[in-house]
Amino acid sequence: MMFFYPTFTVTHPDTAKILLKSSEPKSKSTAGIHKMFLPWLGDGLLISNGPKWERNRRLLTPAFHFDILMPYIAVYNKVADIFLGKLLSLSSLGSVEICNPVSQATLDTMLRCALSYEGRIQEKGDDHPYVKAVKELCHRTIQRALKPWFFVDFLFFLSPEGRQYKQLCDYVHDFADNIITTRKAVLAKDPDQLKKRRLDFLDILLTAKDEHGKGLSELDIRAEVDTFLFEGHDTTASALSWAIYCLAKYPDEQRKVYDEAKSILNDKKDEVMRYYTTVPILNRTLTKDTELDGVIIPKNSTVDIGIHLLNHHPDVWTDPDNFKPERLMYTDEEIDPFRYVPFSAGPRNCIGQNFAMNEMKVMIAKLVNRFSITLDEKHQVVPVPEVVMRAKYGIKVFLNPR
Ligand code: HEM
Repeated sequence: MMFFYPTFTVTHPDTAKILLKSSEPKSKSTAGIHKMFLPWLGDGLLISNGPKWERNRRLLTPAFHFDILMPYIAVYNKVADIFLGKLLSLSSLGSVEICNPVSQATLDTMLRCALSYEGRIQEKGDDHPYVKAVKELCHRTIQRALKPWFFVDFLFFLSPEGRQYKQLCDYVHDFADNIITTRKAVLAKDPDQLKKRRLDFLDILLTAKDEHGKGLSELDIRAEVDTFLFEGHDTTASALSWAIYCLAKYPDEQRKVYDEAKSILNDKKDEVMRYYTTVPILNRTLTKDTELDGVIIPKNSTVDIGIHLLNHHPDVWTDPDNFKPERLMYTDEEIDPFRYVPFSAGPRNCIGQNFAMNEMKVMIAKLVNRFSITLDEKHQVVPVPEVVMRAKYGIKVFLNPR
């Protein structure tokens, strides 16, 4: 029981598959976690359901077409060069906390690629207020979900916690509005920028029209920008930070990555995202009584899909609690897409999967090429499964220029 609200959790991939393949909606009931994200992310692609989600998923899928993603490689490289330059100056001072600089780099990439916006986040000091606000908003959303008296919006927004939450939302919304206004002004001056074969993310949103010639509302556009700004940088930052941690912790694996980066990057799956599942838990609301594992779960129940647990399930993985990249890297066996699910699976899977994988490959390849990474044994690394997998006290490593 989640207080008065029954919630079920599934952890076996065969059971999770029933939900992931279905079009059961994201839960927006009183205790539903998605409802608590609404004041921040709005009804964007991550949270919306039904015809609105279908329309926007159809609209935005072309923004992740191969032709759009390829030129982004140049951006990933530029961002990675600035990132490495920063790490080089920090590395001379001792071990380096990497979660923060990684988040700044992935936000820079997201802004430049999808939003045609030069945020220069990495150049603007160490603690960018947007990165900080996103971390706070994630943490506060989870805290709210643990306090049933705050499920009601009215009571939550009267409390000091609710008021601070609102201030953070106002800040991130202003940040998004500023990006949208800047792009609109550029397009008004130079409409030829829209004469491309394929439009990217923000330009699709700004120019989309329905069958009656009506564009998306300002609020709908902002909800998508807020959603992609968050989903598009915080997730990748978590995955990359844990990848750097694992490189430092498992030097033999680092050597293999280094050798591979020196030759050619391949397209195999990533053990880090199984071991430290980036988005540890998803959920759905049942619109009908549904049989899961021989148990009838009643309609309107919330079912959590524990993808971190699923990625560690002993029915699927031998020795699941050991870090063994070879299980994914050096096998030609097809892995059932519902058994290895860091990007989820089924109709609501991650739209930015290829974007994120390309970005991470460039960052990791450049990083291991420039530095050998070792663990700061004195620093305690504690995984915390929040909205994304975080490290409670950050992650610290020594970066030794090669
Ligand atoms: C390592 C990086 C990433 C991971 C592990 C990840 C993981 C996921 C997962 C598990 C979901 C399913 C959420 C659910 O069912 O509630 C999801 C959805 C989504 N992701 Fe990602 N993601 C990553 C990067 C990105 C990037 C770079 C973008 C954008 C450029 C993005 C945009 C989205 C959006 C918009 C959705 C909602 C899709 C829908 O419901 O139609 N993600 N992601």
